Parts: sequence; C-alpha cells; structure tokens
Amino acid sequence: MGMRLFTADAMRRADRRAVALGYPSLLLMEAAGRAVARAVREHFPDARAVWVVAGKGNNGGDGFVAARWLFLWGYRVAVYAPDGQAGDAAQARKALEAHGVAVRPLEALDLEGAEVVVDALVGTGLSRPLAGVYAEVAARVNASGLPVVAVDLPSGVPFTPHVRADVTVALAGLKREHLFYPARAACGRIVLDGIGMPEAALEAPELPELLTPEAMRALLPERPGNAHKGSVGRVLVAGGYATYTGAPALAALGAYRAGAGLVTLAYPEGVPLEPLLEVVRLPLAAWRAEALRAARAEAVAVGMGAGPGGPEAARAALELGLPAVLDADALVPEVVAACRGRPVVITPHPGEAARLLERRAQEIAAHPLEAARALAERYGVTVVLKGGPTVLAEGAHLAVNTTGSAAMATGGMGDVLSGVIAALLAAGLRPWDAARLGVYWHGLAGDRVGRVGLLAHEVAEALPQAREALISDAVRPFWV
Ligand SMILES: NC(=O)C1=CN([C@@H]2O[C@H](COP(=O)(O)OP(=O)(O)OC[C@H]3O[C@@H](n4cnc5c(N)ncnc54)[C@H](OP(=O)(O)O)[C@@H]3O)[C@@H](O)[C@H]2O)[C@H](O)CC1
Ligand SMILES: [K+]
Repeated sequence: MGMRLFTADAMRRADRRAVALGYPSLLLMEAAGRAVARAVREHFPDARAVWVVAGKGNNGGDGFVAARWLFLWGYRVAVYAPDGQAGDAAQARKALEAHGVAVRPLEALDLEGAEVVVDALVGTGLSRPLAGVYAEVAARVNASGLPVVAVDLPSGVPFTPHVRADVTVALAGLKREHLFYPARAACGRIVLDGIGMPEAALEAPELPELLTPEAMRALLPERPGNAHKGSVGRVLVAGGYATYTGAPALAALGAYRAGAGLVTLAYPEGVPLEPLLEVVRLPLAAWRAEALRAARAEAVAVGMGAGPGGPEAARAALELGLPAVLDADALVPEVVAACRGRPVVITPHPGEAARLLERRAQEIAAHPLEAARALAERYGVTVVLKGGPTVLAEGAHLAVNTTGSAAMATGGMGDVLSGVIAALLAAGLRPWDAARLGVYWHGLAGDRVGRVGLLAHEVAEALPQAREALISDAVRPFWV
C-alpha cells in the first residue's frame, strides 16, 4: 500500500477504523506518548528536565503519557494542563498522577528550570486559532528559546499564533501541515511514528500519495545488458531563443543523465546554443512537424527557453503524436487544451498555473493540491505543479513529492526536470509514473548536491548517483 498524506478528518476516520478493527484507542495513545518521550531522549540527550504543556483532548493525553515515561526514565518533569479531560486523555492523566506527578494549571506555567518543552496543547483537533491562555502559553514557550518537541503538530498551526517546534513527532501518518508552508516551517525536524496503527486502518486511496523511496525505486526503468542508444529512449528537445540559450541544453543534459540513449535538440536556426557534445543538433528555419520527425524520438520536451516561439514549437512537436512534456513558453491555454487525453505532462510553476487556470498565482501557491487537481480536470493531462513541495495530479490521483528543497528554486532547474521526465517517457513509462519518478529523482539529486547555492547542471550531474542510492536502498525519507 502506498503512503498517504492525511488531513485531520482522514486521520480521525483511520482512528475509528482501528477501533472498529478491535484496536484499543488507549494503546494508540500509549504508543504515541512513548514515541514522544523517545524523541525527547534521542534528540536532546543532555536534557534532564522536561516540561509538558497539555490540552484537554487526545493530544494532551499523548503529552501525559510522554510525561509518565520521562518521569519513569528519571527525568525531572513538570506538567501543565487545564482540567476537563475525558476518555483516554483522562485515563492517561490518572496514570501519570498515580506516580505522584502533579498536573498544574496552564496559567501557572513557569519555565524556570526546564530544558526541553513538550507541546501537547492541541493537535489535529484544532478548531480555531489559539487564543487566551493557550495563545499566551505558545508565546511564552516560543520566547523561552527552549527546544520544543511538538506532539503530532505544533499547536496552533496552520493559524497564527502557533508553537514553533524543533522536532515534531507525527503520529500514525503525515498530515498536510507537515508538508506545506507556512505550517511546515513551524514543525522543525519531522519524525513519523506508526504508533502501532494497523495498516488496514490507514488505507485511504482517495488521499494524495506521498512519494516514497520504495514506491519510486520500483518505477526505475530497467537497463538491459544489451541496451543500445536506440533502445533505451530517444528524446527530442524543442526550444531555444536568443536570450535562453541554456534552457534547452539543460533539458538535454537532464534527459541524458536520466538515461536517454540519444537526445536531439531542435532549435531556430541562428540561435547560439550552449555547446553540449553529445547532443544531435537540428537547426530549423521554421517549427514544422516534418522536420522534427528526423529525430526519430520516442518522447519530446518542449517550451523550455522557447521564448515567443513556444506555442508554435509546441504545436509542431505535438503533431508528432509522441508522449510529451510541456513547460514554460508552451504552457498557454490554447496549446494545453489540445492535449486532453493524450500522454502529455505539463510542468507549470504557480505563475504558469495561474495563467492556465485564470487565477492568481498566490491562490495557486496557497492551495497547490486543489490547483493541481483543477488543472488535471480542466485540461485532461498529467500535471506537475512545481513548488515546495511539488504536487502532481492525473485524473482523480494526487501525489506530493518528498524530496528537494528551497535550494532548488534557481534558474534552469525546471529545464532539467523536463528533460528527466521526457527521458522516462521515452523509456516507456506511463505519464503518471514518469512524472512521479522524474520529480522524485530530480529532488533526490538536488538533496545530494546541497541545501544552498545549487546549480541546475549540478543537479543533472547528480542524477546517476541519486539513482544508485535509490537502487541500493541508501535513501531515507525526511521523516525517518
Ligand atoms: N490516530 C492518531 O493519529 C492518534 C492521535 N492521537 C492524538 O490525538 C490528537 C487528536 O486528538 P483530539 O482529541 O481529536 O484533538 P486535540 O487534542 O488535538 O484537540 C482537541 C481539544 O483541543 C481543544 N481545542 C481546539 N481548538 C482549540 C484552540 N484553538 N484553543 C484551545 N483549545 C482548542 C478542543 O476543545 P473544544 O473547546 O474545541 O472542544 C479539544 O479539547 C492527535 O493530534 C494526536 O496527538 C491519539 O493519542 C492516538 C491516535
Ligand atoms: K501539539
């Protein structure tokens, strides 16, 4: 079963399914609290004094369990919470108090002597922005400068105010707030703990898929020992314009580094393209499909650095009837609308998506899952909506990438991605597989280059070693 990205509601349903399967909910809480206590021990090994702030719900219950284990392991523990817990949370509180640990009111919070704070005020049950004593506690915890371990979610996100955590222990599954900004910024390092939730309870094919190393490894095209350059995928890159002489070359490099056997670059005559020794050049007097056929390609990437000729280049390339990747200057509604039902991947950033959806870019960036789905519905193509994180959509399917970082927000990075996806299409992958693997692999290569100052061609160069790491099981997702 693939890994899914949960909403609070979907996690509540999973919780109910676990209980319906006969799994006692108190066991889940016990596992959750213990995972939080372990995270404190592992991430802050020198700390001996842990203060826990807890709320009235199950998030607070997890906090009481964490406090109990930390107390039993010899930590100095102070616990602050309102009265009024019910159900499992009330039981967890009683179990803690049975050890003689007093629970004091939130208003009495005194952080003097604390070395780590466990934030268990509110988790997925948040129903409104923090206010009153909760907002005050969050502000004081943030101002203290103490390390914070958040239970499930930093309390208050996605609203402001919220707790800012150093470590967030995600329980049973990752939630949207763990992936998307601005909430993600408040999570710090994220560690996922399964808390013993039965797999069957977590099955939710309607939710977005999270791209994992295992799932992506399985998509890597085989390269048989008797491969030759015509058998592993020939890619045509169509682009090139006076001021964007590097973009098509970067796409070609990305395609080669992702395994293409032969890359042909078609470009307007006279454009001084960046040299790339291994590329076959196809200078054209005009964008015409007959001329492009000479490349004998199995997939085409078009739009990158095509300038005002982008739509024309795209129309000619699409006439070939090949699987295609459309980017940048090819992403105009008239061109994309002609692709419905065809094996076409579009790779817009929020600005280009805004143009295609006639919405504002900020709106797209704030709701990328909804925007990707809307693009897939409206145009009937496979959508790669670039961002932090990149999200993908095809038909009813959604996926969220889990590799890459803000360091990849630099010029030329998208051109490399187009080349990678085109190479995977040429190798015979379906658009949905080529898009998911391409985005994941490209991000993984970026992660291996560094966290700042990344150049697009370096990311392309890192693709082969990223592939090796993926194959040899040396890739850990960010939540481990
Ligand atoms: N399957 C799992 O992942 C498990 C998760 N666990 C933990 O449970 C929480 C979710 O627990 P839940 O009880 O549903 O909700 P919370 O504890 O997060 O929050 C509900 C309480 O918080 C109050 N609330 C809501 N918003 C605010 C606010 N802005 N300010 C103050 N208080 C707020 C709410 O009060 P109401 O007045 O709104 O009724 C509730 O009292 C999950 O995140 C995990 O930590 C389980 O322990 C194991 C299984
Ligand atoms: K919390």
